[in-house]
Amino acid sequence: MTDTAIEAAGLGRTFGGRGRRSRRALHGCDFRLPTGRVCALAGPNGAGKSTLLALAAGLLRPTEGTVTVLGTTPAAAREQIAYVAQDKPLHPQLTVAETLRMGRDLNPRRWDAATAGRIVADGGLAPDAKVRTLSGGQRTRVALALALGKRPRLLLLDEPMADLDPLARHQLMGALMADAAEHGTTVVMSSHVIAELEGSCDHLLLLGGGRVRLAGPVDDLLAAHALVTGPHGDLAPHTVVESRVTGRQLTALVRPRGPVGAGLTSSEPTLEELVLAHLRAPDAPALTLTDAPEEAAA
Ligand SMILES: Nc1ncnc2c1ncn2[C@@H]1O[C@H](COP(=O)(O)OP(=O)(O)OP(=O)(O)O)[C@@H](O)[C@H]1O
Repeated sequence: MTDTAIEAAGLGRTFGGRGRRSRRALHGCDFRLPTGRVCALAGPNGAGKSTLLALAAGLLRPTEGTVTVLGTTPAAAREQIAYVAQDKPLHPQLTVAETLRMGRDLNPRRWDAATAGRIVADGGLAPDAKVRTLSGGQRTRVALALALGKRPRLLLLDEPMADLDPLARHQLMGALMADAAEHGTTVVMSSHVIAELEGSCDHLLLLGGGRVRLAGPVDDLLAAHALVTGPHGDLAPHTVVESRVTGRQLTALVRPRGPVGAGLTSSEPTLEELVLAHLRAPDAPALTLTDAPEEAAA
């Protein structure tokens, strides 16, 4: 069995043909996500996150390069992938119970009724409630129940928590992470709320302008950067991602090459500081760190 969940090589997608109206959503993306990881997919509006998820789900075809999923094409891996789109399409006229029965009928060999039922019950949703009467957050819960009930090896979530209240967000995120850990599911989750991803994700993919800006294990990416503060100082020979001077105070995010200069103090950034600095500095050089394959199970 492959230890690679997603591998992109020169992956790109242009919409609208070749004319002047064409729009390049993704371009020249190279990265590898090993199985069993929980990957945060971040980037500003229009960065290409939804496009990348739809390519991995096999709902869009690349216009350049390739993407492989679980060692095969996204179309061939479809049974092993669950994808929850941003607008969470469900059948409005079905009840909650009928929606879950549909999930079971579509996935007769893999369906996990206990997990799907628990996610719905935890939200206090009545089984006979019609989907069209549910709030946005309640629909999210049904969509996640359908996705997890499918017992996927790869779970692709496009801003799954956006319309959930803070308590539901916390509870569902906990349930999702526990379920993924128990089953070794690979999860890729896009979000604009980096604090929400901190602590749950062990891998980061940051897109900007359709390209990969940062990719790799979170711990390694954090360790490759330093938040430097102090009075004006010399940042050479480090790679400066972003630097700001307020009064006499210099604050910079750098990729250090050797010790920082005298008078400057250095600390490891948080995931949020790392991502925000890269969002504020869209021209900073990209960095991809490779992730060792998972140890084969004994
Ligand atoms: N079907 C489409 N037709 C034309 N252009 C598209 C289509 N889908 C996406 N795009 C364009 O591709 C670019 C990337 O869009 P995408 O939805 O992947 O970004 P995103 O990172 O998910 O953004 P957001 O954070 O706003 O959800 C945008 O410029 C968008 O306008």
